[in-house]
Formats: sequence, C-alpha cells, structure tokens
Amino acid sequence: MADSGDSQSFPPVTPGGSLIIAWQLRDKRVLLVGGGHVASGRLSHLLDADALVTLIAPKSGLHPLVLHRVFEDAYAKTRITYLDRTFGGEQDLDGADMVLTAIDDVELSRSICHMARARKIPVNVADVPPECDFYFGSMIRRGPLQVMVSTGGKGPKLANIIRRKMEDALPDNVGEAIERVGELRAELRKRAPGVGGRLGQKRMDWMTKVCETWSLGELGQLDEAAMEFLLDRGWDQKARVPSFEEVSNGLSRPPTKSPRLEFHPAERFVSRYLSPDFCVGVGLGLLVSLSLYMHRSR
Ligand SMILES: C[C@@]1(CC(=O)O)c2cc3[nH]c(cc4nc(cc5[nH]c(cc(n2)[C@H]1CCC(=O)O)[C@@](C)(CC(=O)O)[C@@H]5CCC(=O)O)C(CC(=O)O)=C4CCC(=O)O)c(CCC(=O)O)c3CC(=O)O
Ligand SMILES: NC(=O)C1=CN([C@@H]2O[C@H](COP(=O)(O)OP(=O)(O)OC[C@H]3O[C@@H](n4cnc5c(N)ncnc54)[C@H](O)[C@@H]3O)[C@@H](O)[C@H]2O)C=CC1
Repeated sequence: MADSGDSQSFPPVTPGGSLIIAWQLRDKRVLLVGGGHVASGRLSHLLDADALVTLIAPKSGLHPLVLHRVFEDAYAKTRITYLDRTFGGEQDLDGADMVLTAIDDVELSRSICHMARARKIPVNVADVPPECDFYFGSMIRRGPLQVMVSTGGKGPKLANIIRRKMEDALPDNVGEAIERVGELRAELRKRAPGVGGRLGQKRMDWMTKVCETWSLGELGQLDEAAMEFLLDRGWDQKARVPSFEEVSNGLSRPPTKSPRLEFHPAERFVSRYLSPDFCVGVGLGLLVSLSLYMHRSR
C-alpha cells in the first residue's frame, strides 16, 4: 500500500493522479492534426491560451467552428496557420512545442505520437489515452478563472456533467471579482514594491484579509475610487482592512464597477428552482403523475 506519509500527523500520498497545471502556451507553436468536432474544442482551448496554431486537415472535413476560426474570425486568423491537406510526415513536426491529433485514424495517430515522443514534444492523441502525455479535461472559463475537471481518463462524460454542476454553483460575477483583485494587488505592489521579506509577508497578509473580509460580489464592484480608499485608509495607515460598508460610507456611495450579480440565498433558490432544467424536470414529473392519476381513476 502506498502510504509514505507519517500516519501520526501527515496525510498519506494518494498516487495515481495527474499533475494539473496551468501551462503557459503564449506564442508557443502547437501542431493540431485534424479539423473535426474534437479538433474544434482543442482549437478553442489553444486560442484561449494565446498559442500559435498550425492546423493540418483537409478543408472538406472541417467542423463549422473550425471553418469560422480559420477563414472568418479576424483575431483567430492571425494565430492560425492553416494547411489544407492530410498529415505529410515527420517534417510537419518541425518547430512544434506541442502536438495534438484529433483524427479518425488510430494508426496514423499512433505513429504521429511516436514521432513526437522521439523529439520529446508533449503529445495528446484524442482517442488513445496511452498515447497521451497529458489529457484534456472539461473546462470552466470565467474571465481569469479557469477550472478543469479531470477523471483521469475514467469517465469523460462524467467530467462534462460534473463541470456543468460546478458552473451552476459559481457566482455569476466571479470573473469580475478576480479581475478587480488583480488590479488591487497591482496597485498595492506600486505602493509597496519589492520582493519577499517582511514587506512581502505584510502584503500577503493584507491581501488575504481583503479577500476574506469582502464577499465576491463586493470585490467585483471595486472601482478605482474604492481601491484608492481601501489602500489610503487601510494599507497606508495601519494595514487594516476597511469593510465594504466603510468604503461605501467614505465614498458616500457604494462602489459601482459592475452590477452586483452575486447570488443571495433567495436568488440562488429562484435561479436553481426556476432553471429551465428544473422546470422541465418538474413539468415532466407532473405530467407523468397526472397521466397515472387519470389512468387509475378511469
Ligand atoms: C483520456 C481523454 C484523452 C483526451 O482526449 O485528452 C479522453 C479519451 C476518450 N474520450 C472518449 C469519449 C468521449 N469523450 C467525451 C468528451 C470529452 N472527453 C474529454 C477528455 C478526454 N477524453 C480525456 C480524459 C478526460 C478525463 O480524464 O475525464 C473532455 C473532458 C475534454 C476534451 O476532449 O476537450 C470532453 C468533454 C468536454 C466537455 O464537455 O467540456 C465524450 C462525451 C461527448 O463527446 O459529449 C465521449 C463519449 C462518452 C464517453 O465515452 O464517456 C473516448 C472513446 C471511448 C470509446 O471509444 O468507447 C476516449 C478514449 C478512451 O477512453 O479510450
Ligand atoms: N475527447 C476525446 O478524447 C474524444 C475522442 N474522440 C475520438 O477522436 C477522434 C476524432 O473525432 P472527431 O473530431 O469527432 O472526428 P471527425 O470525423 O469529426 O474529424 C476527423 C478529422 O480528422 C481529419 N483527418 C482525417 N485524416 C487526416 C489526416 N491524415 N491528416 C489530417 N487530417 C485528417 C478529417 O478531415 C476531420 O477533419 C475520433 O477517433 C474519435 O473516436 C471522440 C470523442 C471524444
């Protein structure tokens, strides 16, 4: 049994997982072979990560979204080099930092995988897990927030279902809140520059307290004036954290960067129980009960 931790005080190691990391692909060259349904998802993820994509697939087999990105989308066009042909051999891997295949030809996929591994280029083959150095997962994207659900290859459809449940549970403005906190951290760094040491610890303690004191909804509303107030009255004085109310009173108005979208318990109830899925479910349930009732009472 793999239990390398000290059972007295430390949790055991849990082997068999993947290393989930946020791979920085900006301006890296990624070769994508195939242009169908699976490739369209891969392409979206790559463009979201600012990669430079070389796409090899015959035009006749391109998914509508891929067609759009390659020929119409003004931004995507600048990031994609499209080659209207089938895979041409090992030289297609020249200059690639990552290789993805999403073709309906397992033998060719396998051989592309071996070429990539011989060159130590990380590779993903959509339909052959043993030929993958990394797996894709089901993704949530809300501005700077990215969440990936992975089941370690055991249940891709379950990853999709779990991801959708998690999406429903996230407050609408979570991306805004993260954006604003990023701005506040940058402002704080301007006022208190330097790396590490006691100042670094103080900065981290203060930011931690801001994040714990303000709700996500409140953080999402942080506008420039509110940030200035927080830093003037909080950081610059006693490194204390003024509350949302204190900042609102100080500005004689609540911060107004974005509408307040975070769910309150009552709104959460409404959004959950009046959601289309729930209504369809309840509607169908009622219909079935009604028809059973009518059947039995005949
Ligand atoms: C190992 C992995 C390698 C990789 O692709 O990176 C892999 C492998 C395989 N998938 C297969 C089938 C399906 N895959 C999906 C969907 C997704 N598959 C994704 C990832 C992964 N799929 C990686 C592991 C992910 C994890 O750890 O959970 C997602 C999450 C991300 C993405 O692809 O972008 C995306 C959902 C995205 C979203 O909705 O957000 C569906 C459902 C659908 O299409 O609607 C089905 C049909 C139903 C089913 O089989 O469950 C088969 C064929 C099996 C066979 O022949 O029977 C294999 C090969 C095999 O398992 O041998
Ligand atoms: N996430 C996952 O891991 C999933 C994997 N799959 C598997 O992924 C593979 C691709 O699935 P789809 O995108 O749905 O297939 P698809 O049939 O929609 O697309 C295949 C694409 O590959 C291109 N292609 C075929 N041979 C090629 C070659 N020699 N060179 C360049 N391009 C070539 C076709 O023109 C087409 O664009 C299938 O084998 C499927 O079983 C399917 C569902 C989910």
